[in-house]
Amino acid sequence: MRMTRRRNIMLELEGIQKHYQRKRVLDAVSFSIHPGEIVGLIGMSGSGKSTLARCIVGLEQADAGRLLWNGKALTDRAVRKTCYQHIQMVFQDPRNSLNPTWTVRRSLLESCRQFQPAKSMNEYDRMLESLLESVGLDMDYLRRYPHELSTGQCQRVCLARSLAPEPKLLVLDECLSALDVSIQAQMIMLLQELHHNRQMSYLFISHDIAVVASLCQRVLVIQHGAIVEEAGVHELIHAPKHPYTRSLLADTPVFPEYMDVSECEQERSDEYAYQG
Ligand SMILES: Nc1ncnc2c1ncn2[C@@H]1O[C@H](COP(=O)(O)OP(=O)(O)OP(=O)(O)O)[C@@H](O)[C@H]1O
Repeated sequence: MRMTRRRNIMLELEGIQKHYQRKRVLDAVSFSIHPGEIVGLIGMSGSGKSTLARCIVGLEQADAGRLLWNGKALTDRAVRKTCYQHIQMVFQDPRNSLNPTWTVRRSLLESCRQFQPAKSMNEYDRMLESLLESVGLDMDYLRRYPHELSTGQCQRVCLARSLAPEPKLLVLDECLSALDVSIQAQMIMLLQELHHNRQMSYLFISHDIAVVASLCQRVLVIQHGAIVEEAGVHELIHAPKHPYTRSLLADTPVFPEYMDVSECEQERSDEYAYQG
């Protein structure tokens, strides 16, 4: 049983360390993500969440430790190339993640061309249509610039762009933090839908334990760059073991039992009406 689970590991981190100047920001971080799994990473501001995300997607190099993709170390150049196509990241600030001088069409097209080259224009057009559709936007958005979009719509475009390489893992770094609560709930539904349709894994990073609980199956808790607790979401909420996890839970003012996002259906259709 244990062997089977190990064979199924998609991403594995072994003892990842990172220092900035002489300050240790990641301290021997080890965990794994299986195909199709939604893993949450929670911790207070400055605990090292974004640094860890950047190490995973290759924007930063760890000082020590190993990253393995399907059992192969990322030190191998060929493994790195496939891996970094299959791991995509969505950032906290959607507006700053898009080039303000590019239309939505260009942002999506550049990503499609980069990861799926040598297609005809017709094929790219069909890809763009399908990408927009999968994030709940219609084709009318292709001609718009980021300043003509709401922050939630910008985040949908960023999400669409991250789907272009057909990733197997999405690293979502505080991707809901810039959004209003009702828009956050719509995005959670969208992420659930995408997960269901595409069977991707997520590493969902947030300081908001309620949001993590509404989406994730397993949760990692990071404090001062070290993983101090790892548990299934139900166990973490109802029987947290580490004092730091308990303090995070205590700091969550309202803790909705797995936040009911269905109430937001109406607001969602309102937003679609607005989009039109
Ligand atoms: N490029 C950098 N140079 C120096 N220090 C850095 C750099 N990036 C991050 N740090 C420091 O590393 C620590 C962890 O930062 P990180 O952004 O990973 O935390 P975080 O948990 O994502 O925080 P937040 O929730 O506020 O985004 C912080 O003390 C931060 O100041």
